[in-house]
Amino acid sequence: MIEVSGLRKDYGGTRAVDDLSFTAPSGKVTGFLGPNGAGKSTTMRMVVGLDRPTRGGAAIDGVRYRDMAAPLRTVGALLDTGAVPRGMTAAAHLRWVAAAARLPDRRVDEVLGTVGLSDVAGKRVGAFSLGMRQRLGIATALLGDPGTLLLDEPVNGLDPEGVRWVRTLMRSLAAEGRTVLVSSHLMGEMAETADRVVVIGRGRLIADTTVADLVRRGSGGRVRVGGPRAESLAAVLRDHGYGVEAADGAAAGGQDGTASLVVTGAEAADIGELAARYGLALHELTPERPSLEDVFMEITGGSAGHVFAPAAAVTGGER
Ligand SMILES: Nc1ncnc2c1ncn2[C@@H]1O[C@H](COP(=O)(O)OP(=O)(O)OP(=O)(O)O)[C@@H](O)[C@H]1O
Repeated sequence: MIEVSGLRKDYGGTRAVDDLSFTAPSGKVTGFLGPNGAGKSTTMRMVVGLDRPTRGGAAIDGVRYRDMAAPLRTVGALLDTGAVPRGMTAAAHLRWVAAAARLPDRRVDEVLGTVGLSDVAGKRVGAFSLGMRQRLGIATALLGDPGTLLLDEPVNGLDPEGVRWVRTLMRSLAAEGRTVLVSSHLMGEMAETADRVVVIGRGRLIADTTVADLVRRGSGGRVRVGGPRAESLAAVLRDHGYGVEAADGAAAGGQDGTASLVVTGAEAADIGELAARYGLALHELTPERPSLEDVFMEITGGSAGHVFAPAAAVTGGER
């Protein structure tokens, strides 16, 4: 489990991370989302001790990075794929990291196999594509077989097959009980991969919730509903305090009274129950769900001070 509490980072006059608290639980993939410059990389660097917080802190399974006896066996990170010297081969780089962390050499072959780089292990990193460097970065993160992984934009530069591979890898790492925190500005990717999402904007927490809940909240509970006695249905719904509009701008109530409505503030089940109670047949009852992309734009598009009500309490223990 990763716990970030009251984390702040100032670079001169720029507040890159602003009193940020969240928890990434073990056994789950937590998506760390935000537009460019939101503070994702800075937060991840502070979690693994590469940057010193101005205030607050972070811990992995209750231990701060600098207090860890064997950091690479505890947490693996993919933070900067340009960090490997271009003249080094993939295998030499991994052997060097393994030796520094007192990890057995056999781990090098194992992780090269895991990321699909065994055939190019003897090639210089300078000749690698961006996607291959990403795979090498992931191999380095996995070297110590850590229980926690932080991956900063791991699908950057990967082709669709590579993207699928990373997604499957993250899911299986979480299924093994590991903590996976993965940053991205690609919403669609997170919708497929993450169990939970932490969304930040200008260094501040905007949402900390499940993917499903984020989409549900973003929709404002819009449900499309239609039937032969649309006007009666609209009246009943309004009487119960729900918002009702004609769908697609059409006037509610066709010649035979059939029309589609868009209802706000109600779940589909509420509408179905009411319709049954008043004997109104329904021909259509469809919750409208925006894409995660839409919700993301909606909640990060505003000012830094805009707070999207989190569904779950933001946790973060005091240390
Ligand atoms: N070393 C640094 N010195 C000064 N400012 C920095 C430094 N690192 C980051 N920043 C600033 O902190 C803010 C957050 O940057 P950060 O790279 O953490 O965001 P990000 O969410 O990871 O963005 P991206 O998706 O573009 O990588 C930005 O305004 C950035 O310019």
